[in-house]
Amino acid sequence: MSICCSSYYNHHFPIYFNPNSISSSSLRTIKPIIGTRFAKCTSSDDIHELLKILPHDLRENLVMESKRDQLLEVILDLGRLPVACFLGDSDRRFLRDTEISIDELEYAQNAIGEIGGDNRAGITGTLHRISAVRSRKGVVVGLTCRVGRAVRGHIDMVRDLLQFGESILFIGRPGVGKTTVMREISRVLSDELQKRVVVVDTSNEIGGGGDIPHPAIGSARRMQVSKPSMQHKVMIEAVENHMPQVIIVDEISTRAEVNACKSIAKRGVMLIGSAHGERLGNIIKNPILSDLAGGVETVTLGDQEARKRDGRKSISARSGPPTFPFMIEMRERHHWVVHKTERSMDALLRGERPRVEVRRRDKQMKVVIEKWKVED
Ligand SMILES: Nc1ncnc2c1ncn2[C@@H]1O[C@H](COP(=O)(O)OP(=O)(O)OP(=O)(O)O)[C@@H](O)[C@H]1O
Repeated sequence: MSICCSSYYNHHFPIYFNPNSISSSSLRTIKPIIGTRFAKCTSSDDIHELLKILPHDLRENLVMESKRDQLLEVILDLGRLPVACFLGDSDRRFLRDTEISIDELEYAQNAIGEIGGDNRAGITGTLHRISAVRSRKGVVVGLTCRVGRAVRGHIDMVRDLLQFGESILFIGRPGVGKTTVMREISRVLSDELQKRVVVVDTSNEIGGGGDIPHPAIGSARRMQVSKPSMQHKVMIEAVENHMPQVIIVDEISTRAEVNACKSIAKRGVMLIGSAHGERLGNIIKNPILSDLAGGVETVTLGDQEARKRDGRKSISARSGPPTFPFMIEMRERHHWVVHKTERSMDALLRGERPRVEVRRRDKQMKVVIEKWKVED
């Protein structure tokens, strides 16, 4: 079943910029408004498939729930009351007043099938993700059942950036919506911009459960990954065997994955990736992920230069070009901060606050862009 929680929004397609032509001093390079778009923001979620794995009474409770289209997760922990989490950080509620039993957890496990090495499972043909918590003996004692959705329209927050063919990294806390937007980007790049797109889908989270990818990724091809530690190998295999113009990969975190990204970018393939981390500043401080922004090195200064900097003999500087020329902080679902990575990274390393583009939706769900804002 599909649920529409749509609202029409009148989107003034934003002032856009050419990343290669921005100079720090000038606003002249900014091109003018290029159009006005009216689009429909819709989401569909096959929620009944997820409800089927839940205990009977919870299922009935949630079917009647008026905020069902805002349901994010159902948490089932052994010996505790089941919890439903809705959109909005503090919107959580108990679904009944009796605890979850081991039989109920076993029932859910049987319904979802095999749980992978990353303790995650999907439901065939859907975008839902079920993550297990195990005891020391390996028994499943908790399940986080996340509702996966195909959302159309949200991409208008960044659609203008896709045309440049430059790699984009989405960063944000867990649950802010990174995977959901990357799924829509897969569809838009493969179907609307006619690119050869390969999704490297480590937990089948982008393309959904089962061997046939969900229509939400459009005609992008999907490569599954046998275990999470193989993600970097599959990324390289995708480039070497399947000639993609775009690689899409979620949750970049290890040194091997960062190196794979660098190697892919050097071959001229566009990357759309995601990583956990609230701000670009966190990425720079992370010894592994900072390489995605160009890497940080210590530069020793000559005496004259050091005098200009209060006697400091060394400074931190960017060591190379960023793998991802754009980094987008997803602060909230409708509040994103777009960095031109090189420029922002250099400013942060000089101890300055970078100038960024802040993109939000207003009350009418129109995308509003504030350019050249000093980041707060
Ligand atoms: N624009 C949206 N409209 C409606 N629901 C959304 C939207 N974006 C995300 N969601 C819902 O929010 C939840 C979290 O989304 P998603 O999995 O994309 O987050 P994430 O940032 O990738 O999380 P993680 O880092 O933990 O993988 C999901 O239930 C998803 O369906």
